[in-house]
Amino acid sequence: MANRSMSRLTQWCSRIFMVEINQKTEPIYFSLSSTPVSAGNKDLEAVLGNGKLFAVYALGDARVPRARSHTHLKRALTQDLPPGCDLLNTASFLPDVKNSLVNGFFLRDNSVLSSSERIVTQLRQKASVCVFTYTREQNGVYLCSDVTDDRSYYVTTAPAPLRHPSTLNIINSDVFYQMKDAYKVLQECIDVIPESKAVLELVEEQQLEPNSSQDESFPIIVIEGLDATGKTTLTFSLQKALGAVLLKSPPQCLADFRPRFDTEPPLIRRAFYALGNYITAAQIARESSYAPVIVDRYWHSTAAYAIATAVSGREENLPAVGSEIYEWPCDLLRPSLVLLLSVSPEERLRRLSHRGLDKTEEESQLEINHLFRRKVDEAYRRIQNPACIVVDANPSPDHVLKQVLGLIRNKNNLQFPGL
Ligand SMILES: Nc1ncnc2c1ncn2[C@@H]1O[C@H](COP(=O)(O)OP(=O)(O)OP(=O)(O)O)[C@@H](O)[C@H]1O
Ligand SMILES: Nc1ccn([C@@H]2O[C@H](COP(=O)(O)O)[C@@H](O)[C@H]2O)c(=O)n1
Repeated sequence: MANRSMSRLTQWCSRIFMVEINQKTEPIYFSLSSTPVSAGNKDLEAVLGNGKLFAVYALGDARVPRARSHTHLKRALTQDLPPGCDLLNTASFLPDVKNSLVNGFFLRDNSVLSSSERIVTQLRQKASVCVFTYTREQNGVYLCSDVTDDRSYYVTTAPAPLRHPSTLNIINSDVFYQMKDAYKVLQECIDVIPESKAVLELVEEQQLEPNSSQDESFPIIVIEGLDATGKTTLTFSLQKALGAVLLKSPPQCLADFRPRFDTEPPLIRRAFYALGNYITAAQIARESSYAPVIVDRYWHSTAAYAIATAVSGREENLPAVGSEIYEWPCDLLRPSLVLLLSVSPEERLRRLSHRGLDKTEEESQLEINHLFRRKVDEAYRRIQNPACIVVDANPSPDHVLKQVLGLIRNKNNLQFPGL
């Protein structure tokens, strides 16, 4: 047992750790070293402090149980957090190596009772977790050790990597670029989320024809945007004005499953929405043989929200323009035109408050988290092939409709009877 945990600490030593105090400040990076380091680094002191400190990571070989354990771990730590303790997000990664990110938590304890010790002991009894402690020597040097053995390493600051670490695992954990990859995730969920089976059956029922030719079909127009930017209002008007069929993603047949998957960690939740796009794609392919099709949200929404949630901190941390992350899935039907409705934050909030409906957790997050909203908006704009055309949706509904009809009319190769 001691050997196993010792080799675990040695493995983690080749990694860099990132700790985020809050989303607005730059994270602190550090690594572990077997050679002594000089003391007194202010950046490290800001995070590691003088009190008791634990780093906790959910363990597991398979990605679905590991993702769910991470969520349970967060819930357990948040619920039981005693006064005087705080929880920070931490991650361990290999700089610029795809899929190397492991998320965890830093539990800082400045309470007189040192309550975190009890919480961590309980956690280790109940769950498969890996725990490190950080202690400060009298000379100011920090040491990190695996709680299951005595071996320690020196903590030393490390430079920030070129790519923000939270972007390393996006492909096939947050955004899926082929149906089979999202399908696999839900297959792995069947034992723990029985609804997955029904969702997979619905996907199979659609008789999806990847890459079916759209050359002879009617135009397919997707309307995208943050919540309350006027998508529903515009799609209804466009349906009427163009004699079009109105579809949405996720499709109606997934409506009953949505609340269930919305409570799952990103890996599972995003795979669910990705599959929803393929079901909608099959509906689009059928309907566009007979009439123009308007789609309320599609892949741009799935990818933009997923990327913005996965990438911590500021907009600058998003993958750069032109990154493969923003490429359209190779097997998903491409629309003829994608329009992104854009409204000012003030107007969006005004509309949300007038609507007075229950807000989803993500909507409330948008309201309070300006940073997140900016990341979603920016991710929308970076998606390529097809890229979206931004529409100023601040004016009245009639004005927005006129503007959009003008854009459609001016778009080459779009044939609408009566336009
Ligand atoms: N151009 C507009 N000017 C003023 N108010 C508008 C405009 N378009 C829509 N609204 C109002 O804003 C609110 C949100 O509009 P709507 O439901 O169409 O947005 P949405 O993008 O579909 O939202 P969600 O994604 O949350 O369903 C509604 O109360 C609607 O009447
Ligand atoms: N194609 C889609 C559509 C939606 N989502 C996710 O749902 C949320 C917004 O949907 P509303 O019905 O509330 O407008 C948003 O959080 C997206 O994560 C998606 O992923 N793909």
